[in-house]
Amino acid sequence: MIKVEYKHTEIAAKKKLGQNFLTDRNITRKIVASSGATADDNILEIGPGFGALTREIIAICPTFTVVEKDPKLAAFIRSEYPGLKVLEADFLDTDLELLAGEKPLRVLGNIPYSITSPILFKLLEHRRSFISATLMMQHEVAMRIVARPSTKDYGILAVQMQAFCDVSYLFKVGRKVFRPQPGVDSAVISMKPKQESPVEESEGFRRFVRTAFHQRRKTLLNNLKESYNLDAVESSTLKLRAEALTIEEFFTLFGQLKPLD
Ligand SMILES: C[S@@+](CC[C@H](N)C(=O)[O-])C[C@H]1O[C@@H](n2cnc3c(N)ncnc32)[C@H](O)[C@@H]1O
Repeated sequence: MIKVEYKHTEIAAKKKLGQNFLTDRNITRKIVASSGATADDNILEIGPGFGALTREIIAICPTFTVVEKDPKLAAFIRSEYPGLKVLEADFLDTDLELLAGEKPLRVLGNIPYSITSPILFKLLEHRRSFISATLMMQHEVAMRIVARPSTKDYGILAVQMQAFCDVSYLFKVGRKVFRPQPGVDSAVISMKPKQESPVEESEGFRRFVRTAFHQRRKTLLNNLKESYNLDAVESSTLKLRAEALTIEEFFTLFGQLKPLD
């Protein structure tokens, strides 16, 4: 295990907590600047670690909330930045509605690789609780989030994210600026929940998208026929593969089919 020491604290970096710490201040500044954070925001930082992003956010907004699962790092942030509200907790268990209160959150984070998808799906589920999320993650996952139809990266993640949020790829961050150095590059993305979506029942939509992509090489007909009544769907649509459909076409199709009991 690689030991990482900063100021008065030393930890053995834990892979399962995605502990790769940013060491380049130009990058941390760039991430915070691209988040659009202001002094009036209700900010939540996921996984502050040794505070690489935290100290740049503080320069803009003196008080906000951080959620850190590692007790040693939560204690470090508490002692370094006494003005912050430090939750020693798992982000996946935090109550975003409660944290948002009257003011939707602005979320920032260099998030742990191992739980990127659960974090994204939690944010999607609670999309009324935040106005934007600026997140650094594995480059490959960022590419899958912003992928366009009929490309190899376009799949469940792209459709789910783009159905409910405006997403954009902001910039790439090479692996060399982390300690310990990960085996892959990273990228920063922005996600902003859409004000309105044609689908409010997001769990049903999620199930439908998963089913449509179940076997990528199969047609929509073959993937969907066991689970949905497809009588109202045009046969030309059913001959396509899920990867060919735009987000709007997914919405239309979802509106036409009915789940079988
Ligand atoms: C990639 S590091 C980023 C640290 C720091 N923000 C930086 O940029 O150097 C991820 C951080 O998230 C924390 N973490 C991991 N899993 C977490 C979880 N489920 N909830 C909250 N924090 C978590 C880790 O302990 C670590 O501090």
